Amino acid sequence: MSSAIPLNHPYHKELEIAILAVKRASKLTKKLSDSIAITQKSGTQIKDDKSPVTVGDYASQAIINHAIKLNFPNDEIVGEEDADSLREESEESKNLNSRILQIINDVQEETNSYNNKIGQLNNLNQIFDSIDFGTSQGGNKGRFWALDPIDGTKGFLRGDQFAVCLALIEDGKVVLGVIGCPNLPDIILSNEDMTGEIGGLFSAVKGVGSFYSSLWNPGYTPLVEQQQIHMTKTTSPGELKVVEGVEKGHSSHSTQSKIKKILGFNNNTVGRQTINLDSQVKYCVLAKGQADIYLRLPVSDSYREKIWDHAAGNILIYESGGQVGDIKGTPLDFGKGRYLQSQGVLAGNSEIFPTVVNAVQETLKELENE
Ligand SMILES: Nc1ncnc2c1ncn2[C@@H]1O[C@H](COP(=O)(O)OS(=O)(=O)O)[C@@H](OP(=O)(O)O)[C@H]1O
Ligand SMILES: [Mg+2]
Ligand SMILES: [Mg+2]
Ligand SMILES: [Mg+2]
Repeated sequence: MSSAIPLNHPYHKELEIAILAVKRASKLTKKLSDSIAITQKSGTQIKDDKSPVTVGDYASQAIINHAIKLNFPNDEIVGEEDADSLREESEESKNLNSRILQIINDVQEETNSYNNKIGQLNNLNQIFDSIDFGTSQGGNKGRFWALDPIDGTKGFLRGDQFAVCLALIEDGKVVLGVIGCPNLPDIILSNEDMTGEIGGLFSAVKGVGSFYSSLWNPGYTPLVEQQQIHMTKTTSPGELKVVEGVEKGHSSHSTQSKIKKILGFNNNTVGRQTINLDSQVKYCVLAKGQADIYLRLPVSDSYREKIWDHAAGNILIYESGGQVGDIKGTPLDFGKGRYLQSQGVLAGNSEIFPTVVNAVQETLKELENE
């Protein structure tokens, strides 16, 4: 075991607060996930863009934003959710609000040893205001946090993978990331073969490395108990493993199939070599060396990825020895506002990354000429 970060490191406090906040939010969301039928039925809304948001997304954002504001009052936050619909006077919001208050109260009690560091929320107005701290527009100057309180909400609603993702961005570059993966087994070999302890905590700090531990260790122990992780160096076509999403609306599985063919996958191996996972757990599995490549080819020309969907995962990959880019292989720019201005996402170990970019470019050219 090695220490994730020295005590005198300039981001020591940021990492500690981020870890405690993500752990508290992960505990809350794990409980909801274990009784997902109830959340599905009465705890879910559909947003204007038709995507789902649950009591878990709101409660997680409230907890994490509160922790950041308490400790770093001058920092801005780019958070996915806002409290507009919760502030409406309707029977539906009344029900959601009383559940949000309840689950926050419960988890604060269960993790009350964190209160002296990350505080607690006591009433609904405080909760709404905390959620609404997430409205920063980001940009390439100064520092701000990017928060996805539940990434992979669709996975969460299926009872599958999801992640609580928090990153610190300075002058447009990610410098720290923490990801809680409440449903992730320790050992991922294929879609059919996932074993070991469930629940992983990942963290990365620029220039320090990427680290992993169980999500359920009490207190702040991850700071001293996290184990350093590294990406693979695999390039041999027969051994490569690709992680990709589950939702056909979030990435083009047909384009990804063509790319895998160029990389040397064949009909016999493609099932064994492809792992489908929701959310930023894809980056985590890669950083831990359990897969080599992440493909996220756009389904439409106009979609732009949101920064909170990729910021924490991005630093996890670089700090474990990998690379990330858009469909052209250009590094992602987190300093352009709430959205990335590029298309798609590719990641891979540094040895295979250029080969992946070439295979993607070849495939996209072929598709253009069809
Ligand atoms: N069209 C389209 N293309 C790409 N991405 C989209 C699209 N629509 C939504 N989203 C975002 O996808 C986020 C979830 O991504 P996942 O990696 O979990 O998708 S997948 O199911 O594993 O394929 C999801 O994040 P959450 O809302 O936090 O779940 C969305 O921000
Ligand atoms: Mg969402
Ligand atoms: Mg997301
Ligand atoms: Mg989300």
